[in-house]
Amino acid sequence: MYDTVIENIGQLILPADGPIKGKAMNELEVKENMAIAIKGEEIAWIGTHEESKKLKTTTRVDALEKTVSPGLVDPHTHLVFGGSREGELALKQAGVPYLEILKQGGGILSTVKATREESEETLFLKARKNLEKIASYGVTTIEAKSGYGLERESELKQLHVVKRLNDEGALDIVSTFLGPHAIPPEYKGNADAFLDTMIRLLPEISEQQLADFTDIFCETGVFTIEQSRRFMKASQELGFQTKIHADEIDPLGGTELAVEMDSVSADHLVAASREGITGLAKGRTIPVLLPGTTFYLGKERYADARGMMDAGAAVALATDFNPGSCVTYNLQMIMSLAALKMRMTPEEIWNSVTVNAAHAIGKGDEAGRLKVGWKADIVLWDVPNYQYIAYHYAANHAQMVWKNGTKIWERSDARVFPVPQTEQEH
Ligand SMILES: N=CN[C@@H](CCC(=O)O)C(=O)O
Ligand SMILES: [Zn+2]
Repeated sequence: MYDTVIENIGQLILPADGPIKGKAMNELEVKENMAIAIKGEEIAWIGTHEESKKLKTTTRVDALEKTVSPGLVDPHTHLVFGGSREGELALKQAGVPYLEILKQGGGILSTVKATREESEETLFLKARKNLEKIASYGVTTIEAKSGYGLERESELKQLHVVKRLNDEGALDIVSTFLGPHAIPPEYKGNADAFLDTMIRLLPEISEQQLADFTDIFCETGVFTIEQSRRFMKASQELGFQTKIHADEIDPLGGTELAVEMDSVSADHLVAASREGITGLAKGRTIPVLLPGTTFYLGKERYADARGMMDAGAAVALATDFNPGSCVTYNLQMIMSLAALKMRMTPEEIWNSVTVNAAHAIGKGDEAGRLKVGWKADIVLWDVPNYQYIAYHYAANHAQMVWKNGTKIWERSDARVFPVPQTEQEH
């Protein structure tokens, strides 16, 4: 006896084992006329719609020949923050660059101020609300970073919020300590001394199991390559896996550093060098590309996803949801930007937001795929085929979302117009 059978699936998206690299990213198994059965928290059966008619189940969901995929994975978010930065829009419109706003004490530092001032409870409730929205877009696993505290108490406060949200279990959340995200005013001009304070926090974070990864913003006016290497080494010595915000604006060589340090991911990479890209193809570091940020910062040049895949790398995509450089939690919108701005194919895009995204956060053996025995993280999309989501941009196409076998979200059926007779008959 199954709990739920989703039957009459028009297209079932079945990403292969990963990480999927290079040309293979353009391959995606899509089966028609399928069904999938859930028992408890797991996927218990996958077969044809015809076969599924024999199954005994408590609930049947008619997918009406629409599309079903694994729950999406968002491998780069700044989920927990105080305040908001709508005031910066005018500065952006006036042409003030992102790093200049930061230099003047705004940008990340204005969110640091707001986050320091908020209680853990307020941050928790705000992040939880955002998490709910994220899930409603078909995302069932995310990564979440600290980095708006920049001192012990506030960094731990953010990490505690992530831990509490993960413990609550609505979504799986991988936690990343991003203490070196900017240089706080009290350490202005003294990045090394500030970095030391963040390195000194690592043992405590490790003992309390507050993070799986560490991350650093390697950029002009923030942290240098040398400082980033120092932080990554200190992190790895304590057993953390590393990530890096690399080559987002200036080509400092963060991509090469990520490969050198065998980082799990290198994120942004808009200005990555040829050598960096070749290194990604050879190593196990996954490039996590964030086209929503490039779009939001109003830049012309996007990360060279095609070049990375041609070289043989395993690309992943993420929202970078944060209050400054990318204010969206809509991973479907990112899928459209990947198609329109980075010329990724629908197959490459699906692999980037499922299996490869899972590998970018160390969850490759439990998320991003549909497999019997794996947890039932499943999305029913109100679309006729797998190409449709990237094509019809900025909408929410998710109709039902299951996490660990439980339906956690369903689109409301409320209608603006009376339902016509012909539709009622369906
Ligand atoms: N680039 C650095 N950090 C974030 C932005 C954070 C912010 O602006 O608040 C990013 O990934 O884009
Ligand atoms: Zn980021």
